[in-house]
Amino acid sequence: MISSSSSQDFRFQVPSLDQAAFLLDFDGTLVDIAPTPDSVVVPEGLPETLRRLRAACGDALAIVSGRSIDQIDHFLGDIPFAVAGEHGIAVRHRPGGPVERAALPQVPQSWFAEARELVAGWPGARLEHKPGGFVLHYRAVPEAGAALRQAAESWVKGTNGTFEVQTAKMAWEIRAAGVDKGYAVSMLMKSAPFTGRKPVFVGDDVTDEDGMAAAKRLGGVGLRIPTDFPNPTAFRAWLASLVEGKG
Ligand SMILES: O=P(O)(O)OC[C@H]1O[C@H](O[C@H]2O[C@H](CO)[C@@H](O)[C@H](O)[C@H]2O)[C@H](O)[C@@H](O)[C@@H]1O
Repeated sequence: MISSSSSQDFRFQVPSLDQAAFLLDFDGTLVDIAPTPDSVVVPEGLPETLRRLRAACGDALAIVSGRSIDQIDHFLGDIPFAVAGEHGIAVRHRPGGPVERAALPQVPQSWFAEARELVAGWPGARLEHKPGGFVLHYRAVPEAGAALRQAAESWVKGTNGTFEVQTAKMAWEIRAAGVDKGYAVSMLMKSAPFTGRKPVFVGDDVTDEDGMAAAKRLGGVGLRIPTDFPNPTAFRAWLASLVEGKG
């Protein structure tokens, strides 16, 4: 184990880079939260830090996001070795490899239509489509949060747990139940270059708690913003300090 940084006093230890696998959340962890999903900015320096990290840990770098894999590709290109999207529903284990989708039902089309109409009634609210579901965003109109949640709960209520409302940051996501970021961590850790390493999962949101728990179960570490790092800037600085002088 190595301690976290020479410049800051963190209260945790992580495995050394030759033993660690990094499984990192995207929004609110690697990048700062932005007003809308599209307006996120990948900070200068982050791509180089991640490339060095991937090289230093034998390619064992994955992004585990609630976003679709296409969106992670849009922001990070070929930087991560593996990507899990939609909170673990979709997993691509290696660069250029196939995307494996969990066999889960898609959200009924009628809900999309109702969601479009609902969001139109709250100027500033946004509807984000995903391959298997959708998200109701209310960051620009916080007073819409309760009404949007009520609608989301009413859709999933009669489905016997087949669908669920995922709590997110200023957003409610409607998606199939049964797969979470812990599942993604377990799947990724089963194959090279991750297998045999100790997972280090870092996230910032409710959905990341499953990833943290899975990493701990597998002998690794689960870290959270703001408990372990005050914010994404501090987390990025810590990552950069891990790979300083490498690559
Ligand atoms: O698992 P993550 O990589 O953290 O993704 C979680 C969700 O992130 C996005 O929404 C959140 O970030 C937006 C940009 O900062 C912000 O505007 C929004 O309020 C947040 O909820 C993304 O849009 C979702 O699809 C992800 O599930």
